[in-house]
Amino acid sequence: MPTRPEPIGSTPGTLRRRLATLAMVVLAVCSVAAGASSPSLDALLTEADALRTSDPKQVDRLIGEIEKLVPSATPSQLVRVRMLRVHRAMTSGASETAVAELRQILTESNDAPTRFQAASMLANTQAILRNFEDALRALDTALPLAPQIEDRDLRHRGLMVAAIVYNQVGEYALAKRYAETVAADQPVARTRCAIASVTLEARNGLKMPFDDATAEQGLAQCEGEPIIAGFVRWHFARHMADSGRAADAIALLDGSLAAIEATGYPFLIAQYHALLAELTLATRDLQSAQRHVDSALAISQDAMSTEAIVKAHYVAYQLALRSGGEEAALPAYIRFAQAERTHFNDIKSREMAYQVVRHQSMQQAQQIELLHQKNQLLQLQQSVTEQRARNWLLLALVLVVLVASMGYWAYKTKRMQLRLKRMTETDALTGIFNRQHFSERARAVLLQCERDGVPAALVMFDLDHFKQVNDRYGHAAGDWALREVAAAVQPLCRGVDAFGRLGGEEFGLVLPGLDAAAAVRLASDAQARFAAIDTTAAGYAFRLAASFGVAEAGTGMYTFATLLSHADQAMYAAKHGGRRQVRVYTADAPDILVAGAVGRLRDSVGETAAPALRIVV
Ligand SMILES: Nc1nc2c(ncn2[C@@H]2O[C@H](COP(=O)(O)OP(=O)(O)OP(=O)(O)O)[C@@H](O)[C@H]2O)c(=O)[nH]1
Repeated sequence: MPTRPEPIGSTPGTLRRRLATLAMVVLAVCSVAAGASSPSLDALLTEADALRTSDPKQVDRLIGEIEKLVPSATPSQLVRVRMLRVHRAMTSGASETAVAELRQILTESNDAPTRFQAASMLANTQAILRNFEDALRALDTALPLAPQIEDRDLRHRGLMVAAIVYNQVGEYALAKRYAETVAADQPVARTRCAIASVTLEARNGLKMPFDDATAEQGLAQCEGEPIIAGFVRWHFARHMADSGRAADAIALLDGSLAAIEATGYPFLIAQYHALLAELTLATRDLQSAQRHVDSALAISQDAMSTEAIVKAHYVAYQLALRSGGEEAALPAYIRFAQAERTHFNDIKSREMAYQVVRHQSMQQAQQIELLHQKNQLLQLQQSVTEQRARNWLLLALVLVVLVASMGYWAYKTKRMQLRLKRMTETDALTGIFNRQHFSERARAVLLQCERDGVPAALVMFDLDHFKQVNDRYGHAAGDWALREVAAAVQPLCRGVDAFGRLGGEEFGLVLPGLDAAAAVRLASDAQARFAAIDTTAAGYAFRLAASFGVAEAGTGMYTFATLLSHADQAMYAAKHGGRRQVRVYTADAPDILVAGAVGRLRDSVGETAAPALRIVV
């Protein structure tokens, strides 16, 4: 039957404190990490930590002093004080108080070492209370934090709690692995002793043989640790018994029985007597067997070891069978059967606890994995959606850029076309219509006037003696004069009029809706403007004038070529009539002179008495 050291604190009465001391030796549940701001409190805490497993009375006295300094404690000191209180609760048998306080610490703290220590202590306390499911859950909280714990002793204590609890629930391989992990990490002597006990128990549970040297080496680590040393010897003895060395086992147990009884630890005392009862029965030392049965059963109430009880009842039944026969042995057999059932249930419930917690952990892990996968799926969907949105945005941007560049291109093309059109329609020097475009516009205007039945006039003018301007002042001055003349006429034109340069210094105007008299007025205005042009801006002083010819479109006379020819004739008459004058072409009286000398058109060709253009240098 498996046997294992029970967690400490489960035994009522006067032995409780000593049992708690053992728990502290094995699990060393204590405070760590000191704050620096209050040396006296730190000193008290350190002293209490040092004495926690050896002198509970002194620890109680120190706690009294520590409590007085709590109001001025730093947060880290407060954590140490709380751990000390938990320790005190455990050593005084107030396990439920310890559990509540540890749960509170776990709820409040995010600090890894604090949580590790609290969860390890909680696992230990729950095991003491035989709440193995809760103990295993507490380990599930503590163990993942172990790699973060830099304080080696604190880390070892937590891992050893795990090893002890796993032995208790029959998970010997796990227990052995944790003990070996700690063993490989330079543990202190006290921990090495606990490792020896846990390892031997696990090996027995796993039916793994070990030689005497292994057990003796373990015992060598247990100087000053009588209870743990007692466990090591008990596991050693059991190993001897299992390998047919009952006499050696009895000798080992008998040799240390007095020391074990001196510890006052009922669990271990009951275990010793129960195993001795079994072994002495096997060696037919019936008296000793009976004595050990009586001792084991006497302490069984405090021991809380179903294993020791069932062993003792079995030996009692065997002794009764041998002394009084089957009938006399029946009551003993019934007690044995009941004890065995209780023990069986106890074992099963421990093993079940492990399975339940593992199952729950697996379920939790699966749920976490499922959530993780769902989360990944959501993230994937989100990134797909985002990618799609980005693609749409990109597409929209490309479209916008495309449309914008197409628009810009269309705009540029249109502008280019317009510029080209203007260039083809415009006289480069003066900016007014060129001859070609003027002719087209004139034809269109005249056609419209004919349709509308309204009059129209065509005015032609040619600058007088312009050659002299070029010859005397240069071609640039001539160009300047041409631009000034065009600019002087433009304000006189309406939107419907067409004004163009017919070539050289010759210009034409088509004036829809105007008769000859109105056209003459406009020509006179233009003449006045030419006279007012200040040529000094070109660097020279000279005067500008022109000879104007006006033709009016009468009934059936809207043909541009005809009208242009008439105006040309009138202008020719103006030139020959003395220049700087306006002449109007009329079919019935073609020699009417307006705003200058009057004479028949054809007769008046040639110079007149009108003053020639005077050039002022
Ligand atoms: N600066 C300049 N001169 C031009 C341009 N086109 C024609 N001319 C000049 O205009 C002058 C026209 O001279 P003519 O035909 O003899 O006429 P005119 O000197 O004005 O004499 P009348 O018309 O008889 O009064 C010539 O010297 C041409 O070279 C031009 O674009 N720029």
